[in-house]
Amino acid sequence: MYKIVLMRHGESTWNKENRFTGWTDVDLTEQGVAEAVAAGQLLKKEGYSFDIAYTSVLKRANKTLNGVLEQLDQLWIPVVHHWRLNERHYGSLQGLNKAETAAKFGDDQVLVWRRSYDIPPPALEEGDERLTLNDPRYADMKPGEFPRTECLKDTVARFVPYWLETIAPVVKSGKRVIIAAHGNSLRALIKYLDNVADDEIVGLNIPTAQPLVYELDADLKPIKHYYLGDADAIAAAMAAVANQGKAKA
Ligand SMILES: O=C(O)[C@@H](CO)OP(=O)(O)O
Repeated sequence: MYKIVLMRHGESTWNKENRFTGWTDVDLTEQGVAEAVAAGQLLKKEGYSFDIAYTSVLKRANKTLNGVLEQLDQLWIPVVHHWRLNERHYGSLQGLNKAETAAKFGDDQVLVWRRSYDIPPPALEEGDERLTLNDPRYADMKPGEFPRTECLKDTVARFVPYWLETIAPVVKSGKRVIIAAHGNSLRALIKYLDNVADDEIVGLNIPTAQPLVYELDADLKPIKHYYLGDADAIAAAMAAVANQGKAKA
């Protein structure tokens, strides 16, 4: 049996302002930093430690991971960054307030943009300053790989190959892995691991900085999964994430 830990970043400045974030590289809030520390303390209390960590190239996930590893006194372990773990690209919604967008286009349309499996938000236009093609962190991308927008299906298509080719063999080698990523990139991995139906993934919301343990069999098929934190607090945090896309929460 293998065990991996998945974790969404702590609260970011744009989570706090309720803005669509995607590939925008916003920082953690003070609360987000505190959430990372609390997650690290919880993992320590439960006896977790890791051999290697995987994270995105976005600072909210990177700093959350550091906050956790610091509590575990494991800042020294290898940390592998890859854009394939980035948040789902939110296209031209990036930067807009979610509740205001829902007031303008309706809660149902915003739910489609936020949670549908195969309908992407409107794409960024060529020349939009949010299309940060020359950012050095994306220098290894092949032409055409930089997304203009993504639905969850697109995020599955770019994250799952990385899981299969890079992370899964490391898990199978017996290394203890933590993945610090984002709400929708983790939904993409969970959809694949648990084989969640396209219409059921709409209801899955991931709370910030709550360690989610997956126990996997010899073929890396999930045996069970569970959050380490308080169940009521996690249920409330999941409901709060779901409500962020409503005109009136
Ligand atoms: O804005 C985003 O990038 C994501 C995660 O914060 O939001 P949502 O939960 O609306 O998909």
